[in-house]
Parts: sequence; structure tokens; C-alpha cells
Amino acid sequence: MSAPHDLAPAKASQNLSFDELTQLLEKIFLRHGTSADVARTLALNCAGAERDGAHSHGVFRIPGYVSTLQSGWVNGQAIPLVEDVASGFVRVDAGNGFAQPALAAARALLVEKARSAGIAVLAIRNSHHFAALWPDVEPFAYEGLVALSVVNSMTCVVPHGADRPLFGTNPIAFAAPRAASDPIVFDLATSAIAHGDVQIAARKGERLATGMGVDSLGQPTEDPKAILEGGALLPFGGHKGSALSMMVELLAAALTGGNFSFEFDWSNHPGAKTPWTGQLLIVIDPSKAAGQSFAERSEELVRQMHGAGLKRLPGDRRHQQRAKSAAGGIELDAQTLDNLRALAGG
Ligand SMILES: NC(=O)C1=CN([C@@H]2O[C@H](COP(=O)(O)OP(=O)(O)OC[C@H]3O[C@@H](n4cnc5c(N)ncnc54)[C@H](OP(=O)(O)O)[C@@H]3O)[C@@H](O)[C@H]2O)C=CC1
Ligand SMILES: O=C(O)C1=NCCCC1
Repeated sequence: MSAPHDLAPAKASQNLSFDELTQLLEKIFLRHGTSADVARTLALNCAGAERDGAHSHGVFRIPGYVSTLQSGWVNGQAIPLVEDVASGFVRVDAGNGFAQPALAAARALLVEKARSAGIAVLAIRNSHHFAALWPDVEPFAYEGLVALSVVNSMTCVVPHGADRPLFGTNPIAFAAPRAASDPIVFDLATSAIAHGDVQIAARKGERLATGMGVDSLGQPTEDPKAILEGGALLPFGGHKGSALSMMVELLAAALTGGNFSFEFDWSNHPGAKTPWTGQLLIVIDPSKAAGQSFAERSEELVRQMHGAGLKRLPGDRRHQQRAKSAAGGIELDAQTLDNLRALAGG
């Protein structure tokens, strides 16, 4: 059936290659005041999330990056200061810039320390993390290393047993090499749902599952708008997720010198969206471990899990989406692409 005459035909979605999307995003960041290095790092990160179907932290985030840069809340030109403080400890002051360039600046030193000492810690402070966390750990596992990272975010989660929000959605990401396949990677918010997914549900007019959040009166709600407008999220798994979220606050903020999620205040920067907090990374060289190769042991664990009936490992969905994007491009709806092109200056 053809469209009624008074309706313009809907514009078709388009598929972009990873390079095309990266270049478009790079242009947007540059146009909004970042240095070339920062633009490249953020564009690769965000395009990678979109390519892998991590939509809550893909191009959906670009307007937030732009309004944050325009508000002056974050320094898009910051040059991270890397400090070699101990045999297994690297500190970075991100200079009120984004976390990913700070990680990039310290990465080689961190890997060198992990390989010589067996383990090394990277503590990033004074930084903004507005992205998925798996891109920060996955590359280490492709180099044969085990990596764990935590980052805190902005206050929007009520600790279990408390009656007002204090924690951020505070994700934890882990990556470990496997002998015969892509690494094992998981990356999860310690809230029952990521804040980004609440925003997406609100935009689509969808309800949430029960147990994810409360309204402004502290009453359970499935309405994402009620959560966003004065309400709050809950930790996943009650007291267990709450304990993990508390751990993230301690590791990502107290141990790095960054802000707790409740400590920063962007009210003087209208449009600011990114949390000004901290990030911790722990990298382990498993070649120092006793016994059979770690990657072989990972493989054995996965074999047993599949043997026990498991169909889907964390990361499988992302890899399937990555392969699909490599074959057919990254699909963006016409409105989103128009908006991105406008932000890039046409
Ligand atoms: N920068 C920040 O401050 C914050 C960032 N975030 C980001 O938000 C993103 C989304 O987080 P969240 O919503 O908690 O993630 P999900 O709940 O969607 O997924 C969490 C993990 O579980 C895996 N998984 C999901 N479903 C299954 C299943 N049925 N069987 C096996 N494994 C499964 C996922 O793998 P797969 O990916 O393959 O589906 C993923 O590794 C993350 O990337 C996180 O880093 C969240 C909070 C704050
Ligand atoms: O989705 C989330 O939750 C967040 N993502 C980016 C930073 C703030 C919290």
C-alpha cells in the first residue's frame, strides 16, 4: 500500500562504514572545541559502541557531548598529566578532560608495568567518562592481559536500604583472554538499568520492568519519565549490587582522588551532562600465574559453560553485531544521521 499523499515518504535509514561514522563524529568533536587527538579518541570510542550495538552509549550520546562542551564544563583540549608513582601504580590527572584520552596517554606505561610487575593499577582523576566501559578493557585482553575497570558517574541511584540517591550507575567492566576465541568481556552498570537506557525508554514511550526505579516520592515505578523527573534508580540485586556500587565509589573516586558521584555540581553549567569523577583500571599479566596457560583455562571454563547448556556469553551479542556492521555497515535512521550531519556543520 502506498503512503497517503499528504505524508512525505519516510526517509530511509542509511548504513555507514566504521570509518565514515568515525570521521563524521570526529568532525563534530572538532567543531565543538576539542583538540584533534581528543576528537579522534572519542570518535573511535563512540563509533565502536554504535558498531557493536551498544546504543545507550553510541551516537545517542553525541548531543550530550556537544552540549557539555558548549557549556564549558569539560575541557576538550585538556592534556593529561601522567605520573609514574610506583612499580605497579600510574596516576593520571585528566585536567578536567575526558577519561579516554587520559587512558590513552598512560596506556603504554601501564602495560609495561603490568608485564614487569605482574600487575599494575591506573588511577585517573579529574576526568569525565560518558561512554561504555568495555572499550577501555577489551584491547588489553587481545594483548593477552586481564583487565578490570570501574568508573563512577552522577548521583541517581538509591543505595539499598537508603531513602535518597547517592551512588552513580557505576559500571564494572572485565576482560580476559581466551586461547581460541575473542576475549571474555562483560560490562555492566551496578544499577538495575543504565541511565542511558532509561532515557531511551522515555523517548520511545516504553515502560520499564518492575524493580528498576522509584518516583519523586520514593514509590516504585515502571515509568522512565518519573525516574528521570525527580525519581531515581535502584541497584541491581538489592544489597549485592549496592555493595558493588559502593566499591566502585571507593575505587574510582577515593583511590584515584576523583569526586564521589554526589560531590560534583554542574548546576552552573547549563547543558552539561558528563560526570566529573574518576576511573580505576587494574591490569594483570596472567603469564605470571601458576599452572597451565590462563587463556587455555579460560577456554576450558567456557567449554564447560557451553556443555552445561549456556547459549550466550557476555560479549556474544556485541560480536555478532560487530560482524553484521562489518558486513553491511552501521545502520543509522535518517533523522539521527541528519542531526549528526548538522552538528558536523553540514
Ligand atoms: N560511563 C558511565 O559512567 C556509565 C556507562 N555505562 C555503560 O552502559 C552500558 C550498558 O550497561 P548495562 O545496561 O548494565 O548492560 P547490559 O545489562 O545490557 O549488559 C551487561 C553485560 O551482560 C551481558 N549480557 C546481557 N544480557 C545477557 C544474557 N542474556 N546472557 C549473557 N550475557 C548477557 C552483556 O553482553 P553483551 O554486550 O554482549 O550484550 C554485557 O556484557 C555499559 O557499556 C556500561 O559501561 C553504564 C553506567 C554508567
Ligand atoms: O548510562 C548511564 O548510566 C551513564 N552513562 C554515561 C555517564 C553517566 C551515566
